[in-house]
Amino acid sequence: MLELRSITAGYDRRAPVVRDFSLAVGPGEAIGLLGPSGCGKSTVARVAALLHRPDAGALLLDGEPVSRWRHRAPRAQRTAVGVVFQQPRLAADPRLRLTDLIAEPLRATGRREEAPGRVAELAEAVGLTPDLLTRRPHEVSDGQLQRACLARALGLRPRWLICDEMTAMLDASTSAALVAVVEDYRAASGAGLLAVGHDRTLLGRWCDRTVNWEAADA
Ligand SMILES: Nc1ncnc2c1ncn2[C@@H]1O[C@H](COP(=O)(O)OP(=O)(O)OP(=O)(O)O)[C@@H](O)[C@H]1O
Repeated sequence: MLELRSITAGYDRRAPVVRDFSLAVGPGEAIGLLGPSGCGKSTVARVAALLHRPDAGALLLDGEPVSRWRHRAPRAQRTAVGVVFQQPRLAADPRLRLTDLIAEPLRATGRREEAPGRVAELAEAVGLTPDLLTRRPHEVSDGQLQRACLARALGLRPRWLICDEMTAMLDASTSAALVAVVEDYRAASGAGLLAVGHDRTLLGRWCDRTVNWEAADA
């Protein structure tokens, strides 16, 4: 279970953007988080991905509270959660070839020798052909780069996946393809999903349950 308990978070302690927010994602469950622009959905996603320390409240992974964040978080907790953001160009190091981008988490966790085989497997799963893997981000489309970011997020086989407006920049067919990749991964692994977005139709189709921000905040 990934559990956000009474989270208060933001960028200025005197004016938090998220107040007393709670949500739980069980194993294998797909939860949508729906809300208008600027309400704080991405902030919640970053807390759930151990990337942003909340001012109050707790994040628990299988009952274990997270007490350290970002690179200070214990490896077992940090690698249990994979995340894909809305804008792949902000999430990808422009100097890296796609193959190295996908391999980043494997290298960072000392699994360098597994990288070639695992990258090939992941690239195939997300629909990236070998010729694209040697290119750098500025040489591929947004959709191709987002495919690489999704492959990177799946690299360490996370038990939870956070997709923060993953398809907002993409056309309908690429969006459908990426959602299908996530669903195949979840079917095979039993991972839980937190899908953040503002597209009610997409989240309704994709998720078992969608939490509406206003309702959740009330
Ligand atoms: N790094 C930051 N520093 C200061 N304020 C920020 C920062 N990131 C976000 N904010 C502010 O926090 C509020 C919530 O932002 P957040 O990105 O969480 O909302 P959101 O619901 O995901 O919006 P959108 O759907 O437009 O992405 C906004 O008012 C935003 O301006």
